[in-house]
Amino acid sequence: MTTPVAPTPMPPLSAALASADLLFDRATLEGVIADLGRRIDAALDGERAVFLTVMNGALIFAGHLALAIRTDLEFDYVHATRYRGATSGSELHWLREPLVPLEGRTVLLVDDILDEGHTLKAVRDDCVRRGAKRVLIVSLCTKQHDRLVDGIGADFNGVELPDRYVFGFGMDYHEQGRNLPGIYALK
Ligand SMILES: O=P(O)(O)OC[C@H]1O[C@H](OP(=O)(O)OP(=O)(O)O)[C@H](O)[C@@H]1O
Ligand code: HPA
Repeated sequence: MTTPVAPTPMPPLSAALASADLLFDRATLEGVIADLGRRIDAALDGERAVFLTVMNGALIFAGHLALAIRTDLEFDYVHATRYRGATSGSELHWLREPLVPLEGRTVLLVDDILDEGHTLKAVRDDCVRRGAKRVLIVSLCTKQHDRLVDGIGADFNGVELPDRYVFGFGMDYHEQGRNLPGIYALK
């Protein structure tokens, strides 16, 4: 019989929320995403792209974004994590690689946040290694600081963020708060 593992104690979400600022509410984000959808349709110009979501954080953004794009899409996902419930990143762990063949395809690489860029750079480079002819990076938000790794940027970005830890709309505070309908920033 396996010994049950005690759950890791989590700092309470309620305390974080009590001292956090709401940066973008749901209505604002829905408007931003509608605009992203229109711009992506224009870039695709009728081409059926692979819509590759980076789990878990991009789940909510990806659902909204897919409904804002009128061009038909082929869905797949990768699961790569670097923060693992913490508020600072470490090495990237691949939990699931893409299954759809990417050779010769346009890939819409969809993530919730471009922070230091390690995650999107690694996943983008992997798509290129698999033969993608074009990888368009779509991020709901990008953090403003000087720690971005070289050679990465969003082709389509929703909103700019201050250099503060954020959560909500898919992003977690110690694996909590992902389904909050807005983006909040810790003080
Ligand atoms: O630009 P970076 O500094 O690499 O950080 C951005 C990445 O970090 C978060 O993922 P995380 O590792 O927290 O996993 P999650 O998606 O399951 O929350 C987020 O969803 C991005 O994928
Ligand atoms: O500020 C952040 N919040 C949530 N997830 C993240 N992953 C990178 N940066 C962040």
